[in-house]
Amino acid sequence: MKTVTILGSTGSIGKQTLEVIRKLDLEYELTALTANSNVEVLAAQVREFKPKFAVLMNEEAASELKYKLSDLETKVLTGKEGLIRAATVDQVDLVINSVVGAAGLMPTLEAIEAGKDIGLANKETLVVAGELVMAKAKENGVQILPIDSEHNAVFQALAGEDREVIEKIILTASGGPFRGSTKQELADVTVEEALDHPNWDMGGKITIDSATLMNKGLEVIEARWLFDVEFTDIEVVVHPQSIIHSLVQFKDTSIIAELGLPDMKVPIQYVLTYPQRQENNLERLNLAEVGRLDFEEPDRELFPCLDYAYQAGELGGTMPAVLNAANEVAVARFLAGKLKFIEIPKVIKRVMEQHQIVESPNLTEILAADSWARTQGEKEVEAFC
Ligand SMILES: NC(=O)C1=CN([C@@H]2O[C@H](COP(=O)(O)OP(=O)(O)OC[C@H]3O[C@@H](n4cnc5c(N)ncnc54)[C@H](OP(=O)(O)O)[C@@H]3O)[C@@H](O)[C@H]2O)C=CC1
Ligand SMILES: CC(=O)[C@@H](O)[C@H](O)COP(=O)(O)O
Ligand SMILES: [Mn+2]
Repeated sequence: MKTVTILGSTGSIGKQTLEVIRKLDLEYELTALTANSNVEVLAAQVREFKPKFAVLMNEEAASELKYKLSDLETKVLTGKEGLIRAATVDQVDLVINSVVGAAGLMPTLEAIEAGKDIGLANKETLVVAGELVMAKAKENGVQILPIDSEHNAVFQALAGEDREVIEKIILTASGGPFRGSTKQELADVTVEEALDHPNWDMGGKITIDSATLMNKGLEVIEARWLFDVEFTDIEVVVHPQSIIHSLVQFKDTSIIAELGLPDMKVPIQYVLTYPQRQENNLERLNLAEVGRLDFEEPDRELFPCLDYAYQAGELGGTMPAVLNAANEVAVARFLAGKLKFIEIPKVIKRVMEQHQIVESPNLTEILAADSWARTQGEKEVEAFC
């Protein structure tokens, strides 16, 4: 029996994790399910899985949930304390972190300190505080199992190999909905167009990140910490079909890749059953039907967020946290119709330019940089309005 907690159970990854658990021929006990404010979906999940704890960040929503579930034994909690409680409950073996944004950092850290293995979808955790998180994981002997499709692919490709024999990691990028567009075409794209990802059905924030190529930038930083490789040894190649999920090139020139149809249930299952593999009835990849696999260089001029992420990563210290926070603000404003798509990178660049980096930051300094960048980001957004 595996005991699992899902942070962010009402989102795209959270729901797919529950879908995998429903179908797996293994016994799972769900100890806690959490969300931000989605009462309806969380209430239905609690009725089905009967966890010990259900958490909503929003207090009003939590009161409503408590009322709706008053006939059950599930304890309803709220706020940051509730989320941390869910991440650290004694009996839990594995915490799936599928919260979106830097809000996922503290529960990851607390779960690690409580000795829980982490199934990590929340890439922002490693972007904001990768060095600290990986050090804490080592200190506490916990495994960070990557759910993000590229990192899960690299993790699988690396199985049994020594860190010393890696030459480079090659992350594939779909190129997003605006691959091949001109500067003029990009100028007036709508929210709806930006949310129309060619291959993956995901939450709003990550879908916009894919369209700006910031998603790949965040993934470069995520890979740097997960696999302990230098930024110069992480390459990004555009692969529009998203069939090859990523590759590792070894020092003897061999390249190992993981392939499959674009379906997040595959990496989610791998993490849930790790170190075992289990048969499932998901659709199989038919290469002849796919016909061809294409590759091209990313358009770094049209999509400068990729380079901003490399720069933030190389600069280090508090800069990646600032990059991430400015991006979260700009994407939220774009989704709210307050900022143009092409202004997202401009906001991020301006915030980064004003930041005084703190080297080797502790958690307090990282959180302060995140908070500063959000305030600064809002000011920069206002300047465009
Ligand atoms: N979707 C995908 O296919 C992939 C996602 N990822 C990563 O996984 C993470 C989740 O993505 P995705 O599932 O798409 O996101 P969604 O927006 O679909 O879901 C986010 C989840 O987090 C909850 N949440 C939102 N804000 C907060 C907060 N401030 N504190 C606590 N919980 C919060 C939401 O609750 P509520 O519903 O109440 O708002 C929801 O349960 C992201 O980091 C993303 O980059 C990585 C690879 C693929
Ligand atoms: C499914 C997944 O892991 C996403 O991060 C995906 O990679 C997004 O696609 P892009 O390659 O367009 O960023
Ligand atoms: Mn990914």
